[in-house]
Formats: sequence, structure tokens, C-alpha cells
Amino acid sequence: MFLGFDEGTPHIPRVQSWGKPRLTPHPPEPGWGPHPGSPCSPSVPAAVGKSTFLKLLGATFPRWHLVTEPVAQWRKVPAGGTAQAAVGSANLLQMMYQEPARWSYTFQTFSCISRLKAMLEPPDEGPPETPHPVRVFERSVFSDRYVFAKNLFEAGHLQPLEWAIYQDWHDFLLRHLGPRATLHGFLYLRARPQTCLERLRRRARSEEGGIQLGYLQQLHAQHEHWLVDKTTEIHFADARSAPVLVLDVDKDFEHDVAVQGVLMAQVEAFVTSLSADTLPSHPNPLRAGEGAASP
Ligand SMILES: Nc1ncnc2c1ncn2[C@@H]1O[C@H](COP(=O)(O)OP(=O)(O)O)[C@@H](O)[C@H]1O
Ligand SMILES: Nc1nc2c(ncn2[C@H]2C[C@H](O)[C@@H](COP(=O)(O)O)O2)c(=O)[nH]1
Repeated sequence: MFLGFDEGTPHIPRVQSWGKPRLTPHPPEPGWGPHPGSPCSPSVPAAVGKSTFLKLLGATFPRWHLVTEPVAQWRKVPAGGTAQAAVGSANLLQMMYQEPARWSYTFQTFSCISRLKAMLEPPDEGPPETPHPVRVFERSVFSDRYVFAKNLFEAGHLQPLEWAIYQDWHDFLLRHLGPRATLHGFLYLRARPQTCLERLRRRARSEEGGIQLGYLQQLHAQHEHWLVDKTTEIHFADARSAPVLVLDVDKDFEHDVAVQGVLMAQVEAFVTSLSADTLPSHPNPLRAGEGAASP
């Protein structure tokens, strides 16, 4: 997940999501993803519990703007020149899992662009007295590149030429978007690959029936290299230096109010520290009545 503060909206931080979620704040700088007032995003392997976690964030911090992953778009891409998704649509997620060597590059272009669109979309206008103080993205353009695309390349599903082209346009777009594509912090929802596999089986999404533990282990390792060991080469200074909050979600937080309280308090403290570090003149984005549930 990525966290950020909303760009252009004073007093709004942003965050990104994980493996799949992220956070960012948006004022002079963009991104919860990468910057204060820009977004943040959670980063997580598949089926770690991002969506469940985002719902909890939404219930605890109702004024935060949460941006979910556009997985529905990937399952129904308008195809054959028709704009009617119901007639003539392609399930790109399924195609990528069934024939990764053929469809991985196409998938990564579509997923990355759909993530960028979500990031650049201004948050819904609320009443002026209740601006969104924080934006959280379920996953980001950084997970797209430094987890999924990198992993597909290393697994041999992206050809060296495809990987080079992907990185070229990814660099170009992010450099030109500058602060608009920045995230202020990352939430890393960490669980054992075996736990993710159990949750993935429980979710039972038809396209994911063939996913094996080995694939989730690869995604887990990519997250660890990027966010914990810091051995992945990150080509953007803001993303490289953005703070990371590692949250242990291996335990069942879905049905445990005490664990939920602890997690929400950790996120609240992290976002507060982001605002202080990255937005010196930025008022505390967490206002009365918006605190996390007590542990
Ligand atoms: N902490 C948790 N403990 C137990 N089950 C969970 C937890 N988080 C999610 N789940 C369950 O695991 C499945 C996948 O969760 P979901 O939030 O959809 O994952 P993601 O969005 O990361 O793919 C769902 O059935 C959900 O109810
Ligand atoms: N090859 C890629 N697959 C991706 C990417 N982002 C997400 N995904 C897959 C993983 C899941 O099967 C599904 C939705 O994710 P959940 O987080 O809900 O488990 O999409 C990507 O960039 N590349």
C-alpha cells in the first residue's frame, strides 16, 4: 500500500498499497505514494488481505481517500474495438496467468497505466470543510515495476527487450510526472507466503486457481528485497527514501478487534510522522474524531 498527501489540496497526505496497497499527501508535493500531501500505498503479495485492510482503514479513518486496485478492469478489458465491455471484452488477468510468456508485457502496460490513472485522478470533491487528509493506494506503479514486472522478467516471462522497453517508458513517465507520481510512504503488509496461499484459496478467484506457493514465495522475496533489505535498485530518489511501515498481518486481524486496534494505531503514528517529516508547515492531518480505535 502507498500513502500520500493529495497534491494541490493543502493539508492532505497520501499513502500507497501492496504487494498490493499505498499512501501519499498532496500539497506542494504530491503523493501518498510518495510525498506529503501525496499518497501512500500498501505493498503486499497477492491475497495477503489488502482489501480487508483497506476496509478497516476506511472504517477507522472515514475522511481518508482510499484508492482500490483496478482488478475489475483487468478482468474485463474492452476488446475488438468496442467500448461495450460486456460484449467483446478480454480477461487479461486470466490470459496473463494462462500464457505468461505471451501476455505478461501487455498485462504490465495495462496495469501500470491503470495505476497511474488512479493516482492522477483528483479525489472526489467533498465539502470544503472536510478535505481528504490522506490518500492510500492499494498498490502503486512501484509495485508494478519492482515486484511484478521484475519478477516476470526474472522468471523468463518478460523478454529482455520487453523489460528494457517497460523500464524505459516507466522512467520517462515518472520523471515527467515528477511530484504528481510521488508517494510519501509505503505500508508493507507482511505475511508468510503460506498464509497468502490459504487466503487466496479462500477467496477462490477463478483466474488464480493455478497459482502455487512458489509464485507467492517469489512475490514475497521481491517485497523483502525492495522494502526491507533494500537490495532492489530503485531509480527514483523519492521512492527510494520514502519511509516504510512493516505491518505483521499474518495473524487474523479480520475477526480480532484488539489486533485491528494495534494495526490502526501503528498506521496513525506512521502517517503523523510522515506529515511531520515531509511537510514541516503542514498541519497534523489527523484531526479530532479521526484517531485509530484503541488497541
Ligand atoms: N488477517 C486476516 N485473517 C484471516 N483472513 C483474512 C485476513 N485478511 C484477509 N482475509 C481473508 O483472506 C481472503 C483474501 O483477502 P483480501 O483482503 O481479498 O486479499 P487481497 O486484497 O490482498 O488480495 C478473504 O477471504 C479474506 O476474508
Ligand atoms: N502480473 C501481475 N499480476 C498482478 C499485478 N498486480 C496484481 N496482480 C495480480 C495478483 C492477483 O492475482 C490479482 C489481484 O491482486 P490481489 O492483491 O487482490 O491479490 O492481480 C501486476 O502488476 N502484475
